[in-house]
Parts: sequence; C-alpha cells; structure tokens
Amino acid sequence: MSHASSKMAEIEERQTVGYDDYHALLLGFPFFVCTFASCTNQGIIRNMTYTIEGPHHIDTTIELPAGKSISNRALIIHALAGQQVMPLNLSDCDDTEVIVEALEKMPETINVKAAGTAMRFMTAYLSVGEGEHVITGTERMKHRPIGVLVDALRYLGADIRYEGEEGYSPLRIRGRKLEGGRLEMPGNVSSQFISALLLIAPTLSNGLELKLTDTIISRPYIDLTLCMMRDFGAVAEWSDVDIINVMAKPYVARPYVIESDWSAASYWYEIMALSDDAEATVRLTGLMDGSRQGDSVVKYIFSLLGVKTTFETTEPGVPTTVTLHRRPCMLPRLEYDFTGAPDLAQTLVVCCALMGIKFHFKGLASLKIKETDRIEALKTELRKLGYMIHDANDSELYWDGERCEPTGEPIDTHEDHRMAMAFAPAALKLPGLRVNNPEVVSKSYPDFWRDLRQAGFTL
Ligand SMILES: O=C(O)C1=C[C@@H](OP(=O)(O)O)[C@@H](O)[C@H](O)C1
Ligand SMILES: C=C(OP(=O)(O)O)C(=O)O
Repeated sequence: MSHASSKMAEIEERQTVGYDDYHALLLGFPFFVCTFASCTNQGIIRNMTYTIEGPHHIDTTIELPAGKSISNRALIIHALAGQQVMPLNLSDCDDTEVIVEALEKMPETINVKAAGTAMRFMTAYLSVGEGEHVITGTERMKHRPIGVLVDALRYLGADIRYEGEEGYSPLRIRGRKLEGGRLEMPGNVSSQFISALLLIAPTLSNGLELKLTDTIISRPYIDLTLCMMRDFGAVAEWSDVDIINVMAKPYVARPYVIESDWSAASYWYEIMALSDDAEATVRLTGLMDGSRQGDSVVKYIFSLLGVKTTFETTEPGVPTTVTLHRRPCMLPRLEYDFTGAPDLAQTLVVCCALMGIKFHFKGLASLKIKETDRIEALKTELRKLGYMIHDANDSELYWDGERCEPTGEPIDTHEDHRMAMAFAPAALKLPGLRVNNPEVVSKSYPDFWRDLRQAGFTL
C-alpha cells in the first residue's frame, strides 16, 4: 500500500471509531498528525486533515495579516488614482492577490477565485476601464449574486453581459466612460455592491447620488469605503441616513499603510476566551484604537466573554500592539445582532457553544450567500461536536443549551476560511479535534496555522 493510501485507510478507520476511542487513538500521535490523502490539479493540496492539540499556557505575539477589506479598496483606488504610490503592508491573502494580479496583467479572462470583494469591485472597475474582459470565479462564486450591481452599472450606461446565468458571474464587460447621476439600489443583499459603485464614483463625470432602499446591511463596510475614498482626496459622504453623495473629483495618490485585520483578530479573542489558562496573554500587532474596520467591534463583544483589550498607544490613526488578557466570565446567555459585522458570526457561534453560553444571534441573512451557506455549515459542524443549534427566519441562529452525542467526525470547512479558523480554537476544549481541508484559510489569513503553532498549538 502506498503512503497516501495507507494514510487514507487510517483516516477512514479513525472515522469509523467512537468519539472516546478516537481520542485514545490520537495518543499515538502526540505532535504532528497531518494527513495528505491526495494532491489535485494546480498543486493545491486537497483532502488534508489537521488534528489539533491546544497548549496549556499561552503567551505569544502574533503578527496579524493586513486587512483584506482595506487592501482591496486601496488597490482599486490606487489603480484609479494613476498607480503612483503602491499601498504599504498589502495583505498576501488569496482575495487580495487575485486583484493584484488582475490589475497588473489585465488578462482577457480575470479569475477572482472565491473573492467576493474582488468580483464586485473589479466588475465596477472594468466597467469604467479600457478594453473588454470576462470576469469569473470558483463554482461557488458563480452562485453568489451580482445582479443588483450589474443592474446599477447598466443603469449608469455600462456594457455588461452575462456569459452564463442571469444575475451571476461570469460577466463580459466592455469598459467605457460613464456619466453617473442619481441611482437607487437595495442595501439588503451585499454592501459590496454599494462599495463597488462608490469606489468608481469619483471618476463619473457627474458624480453619483446613491439612494439605498431596504435595510442597509454591513454598513460599517460602506463607511470604511467612504473613509478610504476621502483619504485619497474624494468628496464622498452620507447626506441622509440612506443617501450617499460622491462628487466628480479624481483621486489623489498618496502613501498609505494598511492596518492589520480585525476579523483575523477575532480568532485570537476566541482562543483567549476558550483557554483554561487564567494567565493567558496574546499580543496582536498592527491594530488601531478607533479603527475604521467594523469588525473592531470584536473587542467589545469579547469583553462580555471575559477578554480584556489594552492598546499600547491610543494615538488616532497609528497602528499599535493590542494585548489580550483574561477576566472571569459568568455570562449565561448572549444576544447580538450581526447585521454590521457578519464575518464575526462564526467566531461567536462556535465560541459561545464551547463556553456553554446560550445565545440568540440575529442579522445573519447574508451568511447564506457567502463562501458557503454559513448558517447550514455551522449547524452541521457543531452537531458533530454535540451541540444542537437552530436557525430561524433565514437570518437567526440560537442555542438553548441542547446537546447530542458527538459523532467523532472531523470538522468540514465547506471551502470557507472562517469555518476552519472559527473551529480550530475549539481544540482547547476538545483536544484532538480534526479539521478537514485546513488550506482554505489562505483566502484571508494564509499564516493562520503557522501562528497557531507559534502560540503552542500542535497540528
Ligand atoms: O466590503 C467588504 O470588504 C466586505 C463586506 C462584507 O460583505 P457583505 O457586504 O456582502 O456582507 C463582508 O462579509 C466581507 O467579508 C467583506
Ligand atoms: C464573506 C467574506 O468574503 P467575500 O464576501 O469577500 O468573499 C469573508 O471574508 O468572510
């Protein structure tokens, strides 16, 4: 039997044993159990499984990745500003690299893979650029909606055709000069459509007045877009609770340093909350007090779960190191509305369940159209660990403490980086937790596993 097939047999054998037997089996693999079942096309390793053991004591400094939302906005603005001064500390994650490559090479077919922001921002960018391009992505991307953005751009005069199903990528885009003007669009599907339009708005000869209808979701991401546009000389602001005005005024290139990623920080908050080490300390670099990233609200949410945040300096606009410490947490139940911070939902769902904190989370409708249907994925994977969580109204998840027999199966990551990163810290409570396809983290945090090892986890 080859090495790969004997490893495969071993995985299958482990999948058929009970949960306790499964832990006993793991004792034979004290440090490193990384199973390669097969290697597929493009050199991407698939069907790998990590078996994770958490450390008893944590005292570490983590160099977080740069924010992908900021990186991707900075790249589009930088391209529209005439490409003079490259933003500093760009993220090296997949979602940013696809934009870097597209802007550098401008191939006829641009493949943004699984990057939602890249798909939406580049669609707007190509509409006002030169030449004809097809933009496409992964199979999942071809099922994530883009019709609202295409309708809005077409209303402004853009030449965009669907290459496949109406309302979805791939798109064929022929760039042309657009005039802009007044436009209405729904705010309840994805804020990325709104950010995409806003980013190109200063280049429109009449500017843009955008009225948002319905509930506005992920609003902090729209605010981030407006702030960054202003950083580069645009005149762009809310003129009412649902109306944004952008003047026709070219961007001004300037040096720009990208802050670390607060969504990535959330997994370290989760690690702090789940660690049994009362003295645990994690330092996270490159974050700002008063950050414009909406997910910086994670410091408030986790203060309720006993994680205290201290900024080294609180000078506005200056990235610094944040230190996380533990406090006792007696919280019996948490209610939170994630409409403004959808990317934090998985972290909090897994963390609360593992801490035994009942929860009712709302504002989760957009989770169904992200890298995977995150509502279904969370229910399925937590069920494997013995937690019965329920959904309601296509936008809520709640847990009332209901437990079931753990199945002992590994956690599937559903081609979703946040599934892998939200579940990995659970190994602190469930030593030997297995996570399939851990490589998915490269979408936003390529060094996640390296950083876990640095913190004392074994994989
Ligand atoms: O603009 C952005 O950078 C993002 C907006 C959010 O998407 P939605 O607006 O679709 O919720 C968020 O989930 C995504 O990870 C990044
Ligand atoms: C939803 C996400 O990304 P995107 O929509 O940009 O693919 C995410 O990073 O969690």
